[in-house]
Amino acid sequence: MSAVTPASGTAATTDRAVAPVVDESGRVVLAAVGKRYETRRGPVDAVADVDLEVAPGEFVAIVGASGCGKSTLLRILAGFERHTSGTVEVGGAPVRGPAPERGVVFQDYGLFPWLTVAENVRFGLRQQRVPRSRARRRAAEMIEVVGLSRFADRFPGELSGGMQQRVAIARVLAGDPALLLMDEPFGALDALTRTTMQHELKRLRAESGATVLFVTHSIEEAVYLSDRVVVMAGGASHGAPGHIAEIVPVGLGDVRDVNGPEFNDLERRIAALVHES
Ligand SMILES: Nc1ncnc2c1ncn2[C@@H]1O[C@H](COP(=O)(O)OP(=O)(O)OP(=O)(O)O)[C@@H](O)[C@H]1O
Repeated sequence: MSAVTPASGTAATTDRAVAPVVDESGRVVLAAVGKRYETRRGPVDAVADVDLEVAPGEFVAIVGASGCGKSTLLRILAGFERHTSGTVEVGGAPVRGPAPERGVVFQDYGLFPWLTVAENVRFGLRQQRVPRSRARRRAAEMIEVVGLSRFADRFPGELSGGMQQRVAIARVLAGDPALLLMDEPFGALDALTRTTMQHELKRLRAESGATVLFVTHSIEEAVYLSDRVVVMAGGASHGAPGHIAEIVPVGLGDVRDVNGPEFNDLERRIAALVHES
């Protein structure tokens, strides 16, 4: 993965033509994936028969009604949960547990309230045994990237929701993940902050080259951010396991007008698919 840095964007010059190297570390392959929870009331099939391939650097949004298994899929990819059937691979290797190359961002930020912004961002790096001085430098860079340098010594409780989510994103990006797993990351933010964060995520994603899987309840957000939208259906409470109902390519180019007719048509089509399911 190409690391996000404040100075990124300046292309290195070379006088020799070099064949581009495709970085496969962010490729995601799910084949016939199922997850059965064993509960006191019997087995619960949260998801079944999920086939999905995500190319390195692709941004895929996952939408669907409550309980259709969106978070379950993300938790399996994060390595927090073990799938009970099928195969799950990231970068060609089976997922066996959490790893820094798979960064996770949740709705509730997940920051340590007793650590400062800088300490929160350094935390994961220190866990990965990155030497102290390097961790300090990297954390400072990432805090600058998300525009919070002035707040590096503040505690999360002193920051707004949007700022806290920026810290959470900086913390994950500091580890230079090949795959970013985001579960409703902007769900708790007000509309204005949410829009700002969407812009920032687009920029950070473009700079890092990471693959992104992004769960959201907002179809507008899904169409605005992603290359493809995975629509899930079913769910244990609907009497059928969660599964992929349809995968919709967005194909709207980089600059997207949320009020444009093509954008709105796509939004309506995806909304209909979600309601049907
Ligand atoms: N630990 C668990 N034990 C038993 N059942 C579970 C567990 N976790 C999730 N489930 C069930 O699996 C199904 C899928 O849950 P999941 O949280 O993945 O859905 P979701 O699509 O993310 O929902 P939401 O949009 O409400 O967050 C649900 O029926 C849920 O009750």
